[in-house]
Amino acid sequence: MKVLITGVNGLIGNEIAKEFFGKASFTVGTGRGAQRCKSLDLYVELDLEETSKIRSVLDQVKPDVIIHSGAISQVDVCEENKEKAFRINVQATKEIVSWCSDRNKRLVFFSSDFVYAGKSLSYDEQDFQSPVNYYGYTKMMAERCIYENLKNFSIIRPVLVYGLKDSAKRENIFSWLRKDLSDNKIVKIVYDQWRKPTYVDDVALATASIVFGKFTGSFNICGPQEYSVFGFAREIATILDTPLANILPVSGKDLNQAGDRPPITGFSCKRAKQYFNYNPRSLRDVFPEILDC
Ligand SMILES: NC(=O)C1=CN([C@@H]2O[C@H](COP(=O)(O)OP(=O)(O)OC[C@H]3O[C@@H](n4cnc5c(N)ncnc54)[C@H](OP(=O)(O)O)[C@@H]3O)[C@@H](O)[C@H]2O)C=CC1
Ligand SMILES: Cc1cn([C@H]2C[C@H](O)[C@@H](COP(=O)(O)OP(=O)(O)O[C@H]3O[C@@H](C)C(=O)[C@@H](O)[C@H]3O)O2)c(=O)[nH]c1=O
Repeated sequence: MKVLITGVNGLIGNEIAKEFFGKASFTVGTGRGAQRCKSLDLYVELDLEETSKIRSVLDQVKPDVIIHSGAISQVDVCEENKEKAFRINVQATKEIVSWCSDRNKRLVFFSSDFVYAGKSLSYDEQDFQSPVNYYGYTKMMAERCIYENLKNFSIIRPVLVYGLKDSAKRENIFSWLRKDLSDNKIVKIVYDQWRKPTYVDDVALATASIVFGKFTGSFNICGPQEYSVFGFAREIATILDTPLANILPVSGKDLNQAGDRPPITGFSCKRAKQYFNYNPRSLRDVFPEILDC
């Protein structure tokens, strides 16, 4: 099976490449600019904003499965650059969907918990979508295009993914907190947003189970433990043995972020557990391996 992973230099894409490299018969990654992910048989530069080039790259590579992780994942960037965000997060996905539909190829798409309004820690896959920011809207629009045009697809919605910043440019809550707390800096962390943070390796493992198991439809996946983000930061500080006093509680409004955040998001992961025995690890379970690197 030839797998093509878009956004392969990013946090999730890079981890997925590590999972597939050597297991798939051929693992291809695409990204913007130079290759940073090392676990690939082939890297092809592909700027998703140049939507007219997408089909020719896919015709050249001829993948059996496309794992579409590439997107503007910064919520505030999407809020402040709506046209660019639509082009990359929706229009590019439409091009990929059309290519998959013409050739009956399989698509695995990364959506987000941010398609939901943010009132529950146990959203299931059929729950009503009502995004509170433009990033979430682009994910909902991309999902709609997939549902309307494909049968052979899987949609994966993770929550607040964290892990070591291997090749990713974008920080994640663990990477920047570990750095700032270890540098004894004061950080302001929201006490009014609740999440079930997801370890990036568990996202990669779930993706492999879905692809190799040929499971279709949507899968809400997240970590096993619910936290206020403030509580999650305090757990990281406790394990790092850095001063808890360096973490100041603030409200989401105090962060003055361009995009609203859904207050409470999380999943029961019932479908993922049923289909491929999804068994995510907690922060404490994974800390030794994260710290080791
Ligand atoms: N992280 C999280 O908490 C969650 C992420 N997701 C989704 O999962 C996917 C992966 O997220 P994550 O790995 O965390 O995010 P990253 O930002 O780390 O990775 C996204 C990748 O997409 C690439 N990209 C952005 N714009 C373009 C473009 N125009 N052309 C080509 N590539 C582009 C980025 O390139 P570059 O490396 O050059 O910046 C980056 O490598 C995204 O679709 C995101 O929306 C869903 C839920 C939670
Ligand atoms: C930068 C910052 C963030 N936070 C909180 C806000 C939020 O709850 C959490 C993460 O903030 P960020 O702005 O990094 O990420 P945010 O955009 O909130 O996270 C989202 O990313 C996209 C890709 C998704 O799809 C979502 O699932 C989710 O993970 O940390 C603070 O409390 N203090 C800070 O200084």
